[in-house]
Amino acid sequence: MKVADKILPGTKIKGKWHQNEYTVIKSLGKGANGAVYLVQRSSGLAALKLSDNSMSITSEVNVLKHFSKVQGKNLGPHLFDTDDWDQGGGSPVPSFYVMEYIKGVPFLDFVKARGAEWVPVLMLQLLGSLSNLHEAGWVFGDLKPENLIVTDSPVTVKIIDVGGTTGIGRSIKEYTEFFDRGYWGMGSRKADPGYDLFAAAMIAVNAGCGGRFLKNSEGEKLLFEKIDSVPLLYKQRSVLRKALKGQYAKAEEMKKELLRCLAEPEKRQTSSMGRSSRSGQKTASPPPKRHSAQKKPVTKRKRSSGGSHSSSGWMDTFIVVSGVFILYALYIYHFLLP
Ligand SMILES: Nc1ncnc2c1ncn2[C@@H]1O[C@H](COP(=O)(O)OP(=O)(O)OP(=O)(O)O)[C@@H](O)[C@H]1O
Repeated sequence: MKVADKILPGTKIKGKWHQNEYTVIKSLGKGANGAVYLVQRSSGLAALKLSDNSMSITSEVNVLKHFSKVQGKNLGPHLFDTDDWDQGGGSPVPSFYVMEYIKGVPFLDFVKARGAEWVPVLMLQLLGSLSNLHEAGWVFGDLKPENLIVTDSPVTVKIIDVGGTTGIGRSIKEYTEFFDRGYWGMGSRKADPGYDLFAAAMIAVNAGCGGRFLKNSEGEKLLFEKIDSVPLLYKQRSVLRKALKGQYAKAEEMKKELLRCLAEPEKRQTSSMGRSSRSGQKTASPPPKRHSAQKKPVTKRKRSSGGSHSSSGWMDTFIVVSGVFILYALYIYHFLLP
C-alpha cells in the first residue's frame, strides 16, 4: 500500500517547506493519483490531497492556480498550500496540496435525494462554470458526476478533481468511458469545448436514466433512444442531442438553449393543457417507457372524486407553475444576478 493511502485519523502532516501543520480527521476518498483527507488547519477545515507521485500533485496545483485566475466562483476548490511531507528519517516524501473543503454531497446523491427536477438547474450552473473555464483556454476533460459536489445554501455545483484538465487543442489526459465521446464513436479525444459539453449531456443522461449502460454497435442511436425514453430527458432532447453531436461550439450557447427549452414545456402545459405543440411534432408528453428509478418529474396528478374537475386542473397548473417559478427564481437570484 502506498504511503498516501494509509493515513490514520489524528496523524499530523507537517510541510517541509512552509512548516504548516494539518491534523487528519478522516479520509474523503481515494483516486488513481492519491488520497484526499479532511484535515484541521489553524484556520478551520480543509481538504488535503496527498500523493506519492509529486508530478501529479504539481500538475493539479498548476491547474488550481489557473482556476483561481478565472473569473467565476464555481471552478473548484481554492488552493491554500502546497508542500512535501517530511516524516523524518529515510521515509519517502509524499507531496500534498491543501484546498478548500467542499462540504456537500456527490451530484448523483443530491439528485436522488432532492429529485430529478434539479438536474437541469445544476446543468445550467455547470455550463456557466464550463463557459468560464473554456474562455480561459482549458477543457475540464474528465467531467463526470463523481467529480461534482453539490453544496447547500445556496445549492451550488462545484467541480473537484482537476487532474484531467487539459489545454484546448491538446489530447485529453484522463477520461471515463461513459462520458467520453471517443468511446461512443461520436468525436475525437482532442480537447475542445465540445468534449466537455458531450460529457455534460452524458451527466444528464446518467442522472435521468438512473445509471450507466454499455454501448452497442450503434452508440448514437442508443443514446438518443435513452433520451427519448425518460420524460425528464425528453423535455431537453433537442439540447442533449446537439451536445452529443458536437453541435455547440460554446457552453454559453448550450446554456441559453437549455434555458429556453426548459421554459417551453411549461408554457405548453399551462396554456394548452393537452393541445398539440406548435410544430405538430411529438410533444413533451411522457414516452412509453421509463428507465429512471428516480422521483417523478412534476406531472398532472389524478384527483380523487372530492373536488371539482376545473378546480383540480387549476390547482395542478398552480403547483407546476409555482415549482418552476421557484427553481428559476433560485437560479436567477444566485447565478445570474451579479
Ligand atoms: N476539495 C474537496 N472537498 C471535499 N471532498 C473532496 C475534495 N476533493 C476531493 N474530495 C473527495 O475525495 C475523493 C477523491 O478525490 P480525488 O481528487 O482523488 O478524486 P478521484 O476522482 O477519485 O481521483 P483520481 O482522478 O485521482 O483518480 C472525491 O471523490 C471526493 O469525494
